[in-house]
This record gives sequence, structure tokens and C-alpha cells, in this order.
Amino acid sequence: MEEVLQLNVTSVVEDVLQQHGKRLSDIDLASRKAEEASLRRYEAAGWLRKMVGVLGGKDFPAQPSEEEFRLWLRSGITLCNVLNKVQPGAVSKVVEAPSDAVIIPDGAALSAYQYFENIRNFLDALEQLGVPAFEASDLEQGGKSSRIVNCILALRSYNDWKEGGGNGVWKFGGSSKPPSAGKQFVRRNSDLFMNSISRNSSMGERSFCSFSSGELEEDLNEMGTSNSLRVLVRELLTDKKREDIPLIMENMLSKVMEEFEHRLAIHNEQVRNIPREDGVLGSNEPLPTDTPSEIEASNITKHNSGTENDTFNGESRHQHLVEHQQRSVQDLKHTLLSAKEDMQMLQIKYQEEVNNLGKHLHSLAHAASGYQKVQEENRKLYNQVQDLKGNIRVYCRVRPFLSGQPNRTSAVGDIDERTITILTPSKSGKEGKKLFTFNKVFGPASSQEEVFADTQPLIRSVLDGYNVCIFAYGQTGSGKTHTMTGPAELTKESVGVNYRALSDLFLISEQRKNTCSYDISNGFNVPNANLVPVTSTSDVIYLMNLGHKNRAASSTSMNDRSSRSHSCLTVHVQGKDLTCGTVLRGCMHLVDLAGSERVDKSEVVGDRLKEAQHINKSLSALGDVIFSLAQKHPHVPYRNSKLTQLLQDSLGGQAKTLMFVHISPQPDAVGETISTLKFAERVSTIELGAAKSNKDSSDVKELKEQIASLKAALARKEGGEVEETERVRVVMSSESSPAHSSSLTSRRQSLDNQQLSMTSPPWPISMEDDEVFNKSRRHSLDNGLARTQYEAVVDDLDELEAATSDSSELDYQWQLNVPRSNSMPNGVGIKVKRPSPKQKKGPELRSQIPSPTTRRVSNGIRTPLHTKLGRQPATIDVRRKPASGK
Ligand SMILES: Nc1ncnc2c1ncn2[C@@H]1O[C@H](COP(=O)(O)OP(=O)(O)OP(=O)(O)O)[C@@H](O)[C@H]1O
Repeated sequence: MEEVLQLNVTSVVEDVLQQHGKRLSDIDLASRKAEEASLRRYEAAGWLRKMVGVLGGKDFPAQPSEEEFRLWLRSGITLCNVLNKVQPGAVSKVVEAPSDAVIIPDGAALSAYQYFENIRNFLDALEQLGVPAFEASDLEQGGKSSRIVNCILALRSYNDWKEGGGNGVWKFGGSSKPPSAGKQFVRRNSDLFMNSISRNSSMGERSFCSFSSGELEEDLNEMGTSNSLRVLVRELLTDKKREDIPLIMENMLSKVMEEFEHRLAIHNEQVRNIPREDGVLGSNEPLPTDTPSEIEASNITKHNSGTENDTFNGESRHQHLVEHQQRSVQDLKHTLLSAKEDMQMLQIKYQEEVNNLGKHLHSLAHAASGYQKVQEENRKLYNQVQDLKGNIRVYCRVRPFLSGQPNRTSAVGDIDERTITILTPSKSGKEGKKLFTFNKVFGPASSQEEVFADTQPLIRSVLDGYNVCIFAYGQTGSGKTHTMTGPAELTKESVGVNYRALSDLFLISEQRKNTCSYDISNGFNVPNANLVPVTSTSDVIYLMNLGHKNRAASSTSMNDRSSRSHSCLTVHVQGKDLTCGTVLRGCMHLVDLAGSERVDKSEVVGDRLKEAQHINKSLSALGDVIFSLAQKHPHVPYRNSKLTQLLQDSLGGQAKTLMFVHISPQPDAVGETISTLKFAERVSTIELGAAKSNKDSSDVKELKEQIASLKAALARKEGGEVEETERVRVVMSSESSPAHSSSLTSRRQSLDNQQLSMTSPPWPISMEDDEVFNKSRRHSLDNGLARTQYEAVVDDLDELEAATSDSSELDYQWQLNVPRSNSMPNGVGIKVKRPSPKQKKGPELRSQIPSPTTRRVSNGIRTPLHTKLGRQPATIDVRRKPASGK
């Protein structure tokens, strides 16, 4: 408590010096001095005005400038008159000037003698009075007025002394200070400093800084100051001129007083709020506001003050205390209660806020899910727009670095749902970054399942009667086969698009069996007609494996398992609506293109080099087709390669087409990666026209079938002379469902049977490859035989060569090849070559899987399989290798 109530001048001074020391000494002494000089001049002028009044018809100016002041006094007339008023007869003879010449300007024609006389007399008289004088020359030149001012003020002091009775000996005590423009303070009890200063001043012209530190310390010790205070004062004054010291000190003291008053006020406030022992709060009586030194001397301790004079005696004081404490307890209870109430209010508020927050969060979550829905909707709409525009969808997939590949920085930068950035290591900044946009981008970590999820809707489309083409494009080793088929070791998770698509196809057809019945047949990557009705995924897998065995693959420096041919698996679906009889026909190409490669990089030679050249040639033909389509050229060069012929209806027709573009993350492949992606971007701009479902009402279908039968019969009749280019396709059909034996069918069947009996050749092809397949299905096939009829149609190979599959052709194919009964799950399409009439034999059930290396034309001559692309249901192998497999 005492500490609180204590006010100590020393500490206040110390604090002020510490806080403001620099500023105190930094004050603008020059301006302060000038200000002070003018104030003193006004003071002197004021006194002169008072003493002489109007002189020469003019008032002495109240606030003269230094120059005015000098010129007014220069004649000595004013000075002599004033002096004579102070000390009558001091100047016996004043040389008066003409009435208008009180002010003598510089250079005026003066009676120098007269004026000199006046000044001389004035100065002599002053000397006799003991009043400090000035030099006569001070009136002749500017800048010296301070000495004249001093002299006049001294004379005033002398006059005051005289008017006061003239007791003792008059002694001029120094120049009095004019009232300062700043804050005034009463210099009471600041004697310690002031004495010291005045003593210093009395030391003549010695500058303060010439004091030895010993002297200064001694002085300060005398002041009873603390060591630190001494140090602070010395720091403040050491390098200051003697005449500046009063100003600095004045400033400092003014600050000290300010600070002191401030602390005193705080102190008073505190004392007022301190309860006395009797429980009464500190009195409101003003606390003594003694001077600092008085306060310091007594070190005010207020806490006990008043107790001695207290009117309470023992008991009543005690009671008072108890009452006070009870009141305090009550107060505390009150406070506690109101704190509790506040707390409860806060809790309620808090609860409300939590509720509001909850509601807010709920609405935010709602908005977020709405946003997601909208995004989903947008995506759907976007796809629908794409579908309507008929654009080819392009999905980009980045394969991961493979084990064994040096783990270098990836050439693939940022990936998001639809964009991918490719980084070119040799370029920096914007130049080194290229952004590509596709319908979807799959990063290296994407699983086969994720990749397929975005493909799935297309599978449904096939069953809805659309033609769909999914093809994989990319540089060699970039992962095309991985996407379409899967890795070498297949597991449930790693199987690729082909397997998943087929599995879905069967699953959906099964789900729809009550409303629609489907026939699914399958062609794969061997040349010649290979249309095999299938009933399950395993049937298809078997056929695919067979096809893959025939697919050339070999190791290059770019890929251990490089596919050396394009592979195309085609699935035909015919569905019949069981209620209205509408027939839907869809087909799906699943194409795994051979990879483009730079032969210098793949380091292939010999046959592999030729393969690479063929591959690159057909891919560049594909590029030409894409370019023409993108540019909307009237002529599109589909016929430049077998590949483009095969894909014609998917690229330029009304199919739904999806391209998987594959890229490798390797930085040394960045050139190929960028050109691949540019190509893919161009593909995505192709407009195919809106996809159309191949839907025929039952009547249309029957009529088409009728036309086809008639055409076929006609062709057979015309070709009775046996043409080399003819071939006969026999499609097995089951009779197991009487519902499908329409009159039309019966008519055609009777015709076909008749024809068949004439033309069916012995089956000339090797059975080696389909041995396993036959074994697995022999039983069911045998069962089916008893109820089998045959249908034979003639097909002109040359015509097929010329006209690649457009949608009408597909229709036609369907009439020719698809089993007629949807209730013939085990039916197998077979194909026979039409022999010469001599070779005519009864129909023979054969697997339609031909020899992998050759095919037989109607004259029995074997031709290399890759030399001709007949109008196959959907299969092409541009380059093959022997059946030894991959
Ligand atoms: N997404 C992937 N995840 C894991 N491994 C992959 C992936 N993509 C490709 N691979 C692997 O990279 C190697 C090359 O892939 P793949 O054979 O599919 O390339 P490709 O493009 O078909 O090549 P080519 O055109 O030469 O036939 C294979 O070992 C394959 O398993």
C-alpha cells in the first residue's frame, strides 16, 4: 500500500529524464532563444512606452521588430528622456530632434554629433547609477539589440527598486525571463537546480561543458540526487552551451511538473478508493498537493492517515468493521448472482448461436450437396451436349513409372478431372508447360475399375441399339493394352475394359430378360468372318484369348510386350422387345491400336522394323482421317488403310466413340507425349453427328429380311457359274423357340436349305485352335444339332471390300449373320467357303475359327490373311504373327 501512495520526486525526475531526455536536449534552442529575445524586447518596449508616452507625435511601438527597436532608440532622445524620468537630471542636456525625426533611418543625414552626444550622456549616466550599459556602436548595427534590451530592463529594475523605496544597494540580479509561450509552472522549490545554475552562470564566461566531471558530480551530490539521476543530468547537459542550459532545464522541469501532477492525480484517486480500516472509503477530501520536495521529504503514506484521529473507539470500530464486511459479503453475493445471471444469459446466447450455427451448417451442407448435384448435372448435360454434337469423347490416361524404370521427375504436372499439364524439362516458365483438356483425365494411380466406371454408360448404349467404338491410342508402351485387356497376370481387379464391358453386357441383358431378349455374338482380331454367338463372358474370354494368341507381340526396347498389330474385338448385339417386337441392333468395337513408335528409339530391325513402319503408316492414315474430319473436309480418306476403313462408321458415322489416349510419364518421351495429346485434342473436336439408335419396328425388320433373302437368292442364281470372289456364309440357327418361326423365316429357311444343299462345301479349315473351345461346348452344340437348320447366303467379297461398313451395311450383316433365334443360347455361327459345284457337300457344323495364318477362298487357294480385308463382322489384324502366340 505504501508503495502505491508514495510519490518520489527523484524517481519522477529520473523517469522524465529517461523518457524525455533526448527530446529535452533536442529542443530547437535557436527558435526558443529568438522567441525569448523578442518577448524581452516587447517587455522593454512596453516599459519605454509607459515611461515616455508619445514622442515626436508618435507612440513607441508595443511590439517592435529588432530593427524598429534600434532605429527608435538610435537618436538617444528616448533613452535620455526615460533616464531623466527614472533619475531626474541624469542627462543634463538632451539634444532634441525635429518633431518628425524621432526615428532616424540608417544613412539619414544626421547630426552625428548631436546623437552621439545623447547616447554618450545616457551611457555615462547609467554607469554612474551602476546599471549595466551597452556599447554606443550597438545602436549602429543590427543584431546587437539584446544588450540594449538588457540595459533597458536593468534600468526598469533600477526604477522599480527606486520606486520601492530604494532600500539597500540596488543590484541587478540577472535578466528576468519573459513569460514563456509554453506551459508555465511555478518554480517553487526548484532551488536546488536553479541555485546550481545561477552559480554556474555567475562563473562568467566559462561554458558549462568546461566543468570537470568532478565539479559537476560534486554539485549534483550537493543536490542530494541519486547516482543514476546524476548520470542522467550529466548526460543531458554535458555538451550543452552555458546559455542553453536554462532553457533545457526549464523544459525538463516543466516535464517533471507535468509528470508529477499526473502521478499525484492518480495517487489521489487511488487513495480515495482505498477503504479505510473502518470500512469507509478514502475520504474525498483533496489530498495535499504539496510541492514535490515537500512530498518527497515526507514520502506520503496515506494508508494509516486518519486512523489516529478516528472517532471510532474499539468496540464500535469492530462492529463497524463487521458491518462493513457483511456489506462486502452482500456485495460479493450480489456480484456472484449477477455473474451467474450473466453466465446464464451467455449460455443461452451461446446455445442460440450454436443452434444458428448448426442451421447455418445444415444449409451450407445442403447447398454443398446441391452444388455437387448441380455439378453432376452439369457434367451430365455437358456429356449430353457432346452426345448431341456427336463429338468423340476423349479420356486421357497416364501410366505410372514402371518398376525398373529410373525414378526420374515426371513429365506430367498438374492433373485434375479434365485437364493435364505436361512439363518440358528443357524449357522453363510458361514455355515449359502445356495444358490439355479432355473429357476426363486419369492419373497414374487410377485403377482399372475407376477407368471403366466412366465407360460403363456406353455399354448400356450398345444394348439400347447404338454403335459404340472404344479405342486405345498412344505411343508404344504407354499402356493401351493395359487399359483394354489388363496386365499379363489378370486378376479380378486388373482386368481391363474389354472384359468388364462384356461382363456388363451380359449382366444387363440378363437383367432385361423379361422385357427384351438379346443375341450377342462376337468377332475378334483375326481376319475373315468370325461371328460367334456367345452367351457368357467366359465364351468371349475364350475367343479373345484365341485372338490374342494370334496377335503378334514382341519385345522392343520400349516395351517388353509390344503389340505389333492393331486388335479389334467387336460385339454385336441384337435385342428384341418382347412386347412390341421392335428390334434393336448395336455393335461395339473395342480396339487396341498398335503403338506409334519412333523406330530409332524402339531400336527395331528387320521384320519388327517393317511392322513398325506398317503400324506408323496406318496410324498416320488415321491421323489424316481425323484431320479431314476435324476440318470438315468433304472428302475423308478412309480408304487409305484397313484400320480407317474398319473405324469408318465409328469416326464419321453416328456412333458413340470414346478414345483412350495414353501417355507415359517419362521425361524423355515428352515430345511424343505432346504430339499424342495434340492429336487427341484434335480428335475431340470431331463432330460425328448425333448418335442414332438402330431401331426397327418388327414390320420393317421383316421387310428388310425379305429383301435380304431375295437379294441373296438372286445373287446365288446369278453366281451359279461359280465366281472366285463369292463366299457363302452359313449361320446356324436354333429352332428351339417356336415363337421365332415366323412365316417369313420359314419361307427364307426353305429357300436357304434348298440352296445350302447345293452349295455347302466341306469345311476346310484347321480345327487346332478351337479345340478347347469345341471341347467345352461340344456337348451343348451336339444337343443343339438335332434342332438346327442352316441358312446360307451369298456375299460378294469384292463389293464388301469396296464398301466398308456403314450403318446400312451393318444392318445387312445382321440379317446375314446373327442367329435368328434369341432362345438359342448355344448356337454357334459357322462360316463355310463356297466350294466349286463339284465340291458340294451337305452342311457341316464347324467352328468358325479359321486357321490363323491363312484363309481359304472359294477355289481352295490359301491366301495370306493380311492381304485382304473382307467385310468382316468387325475384325482386322493389320499385321499378324504365327500362332505361336504372344
Ligand atoms: N496403368 C498402369 N498401371 C500399371 N502398369 C501399367 C499401366 N499401364 C501400363 N502399364 C504397364 O506398362 C507396360 C506397357 O504397357 P502396355 O503393353 O499396355 O503398353 P502399350 O501401349 O499397349 O504398348 P504397345 O503399343 O507397344 O503394345 C506393361 O508392362 C503394362 O503392364
